[in-house]
Amino acid sequence: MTRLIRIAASVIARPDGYVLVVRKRGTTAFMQPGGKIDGAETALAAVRRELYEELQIEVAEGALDYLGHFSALAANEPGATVDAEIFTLQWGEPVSSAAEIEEIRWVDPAIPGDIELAALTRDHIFPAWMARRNLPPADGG
Ligand SMILES: Nc1nc2c([nH]c(=O)n2[C@H]2C[C@H](O)[C@@H](COP(=O)(O)OP(=O)(O)OP(=O)(O)O)O2)c(=O)[nH]1
Repeated sequence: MTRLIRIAASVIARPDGYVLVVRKRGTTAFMQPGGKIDGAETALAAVRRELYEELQIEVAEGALDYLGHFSALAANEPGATVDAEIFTLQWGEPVSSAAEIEEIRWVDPAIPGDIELAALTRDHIFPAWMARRNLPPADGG
């Protein structure tokens, strides 16, 4: 049976539209900052905790919007599937890596270029984010 890993992660978008991806120590694929949801923790609590641990950013609950629930083969655990709750955050401040993050990059999700992206990011999160971003405002104007 496939092992299921429950994670919460975030699309962090800069004012110019570039999105942050991270690469964890000892791994090759870039992905959304975030991580496993602990026991009784909510997905929102998990993503806020991980953003602090990985990037030292303190995010108010209300700053995170919900993007959706997506699933793909896990990038760093062979044979496992990630089941992800994804939030979005508009962020205009500098960001630096901490803890187990070896490298961070800002990429244009429409043309990420020659970078290895985790399947969840490449096939689900970036397409959903671009579709959301291109929607007209709810009030039509
Ligand atoms: N954070 C995150 N993990 C992802 C994404 N896509 C994807 O396949 N994964 C995979 C990578 C890992 O196999 C797994 C996350 O596990 P992790 O070990 O990085 O989580 P964690 O920070 O809670 O670390 P740990 O201390 O529990 O090991 O999910 C993504 O966009 N963000």
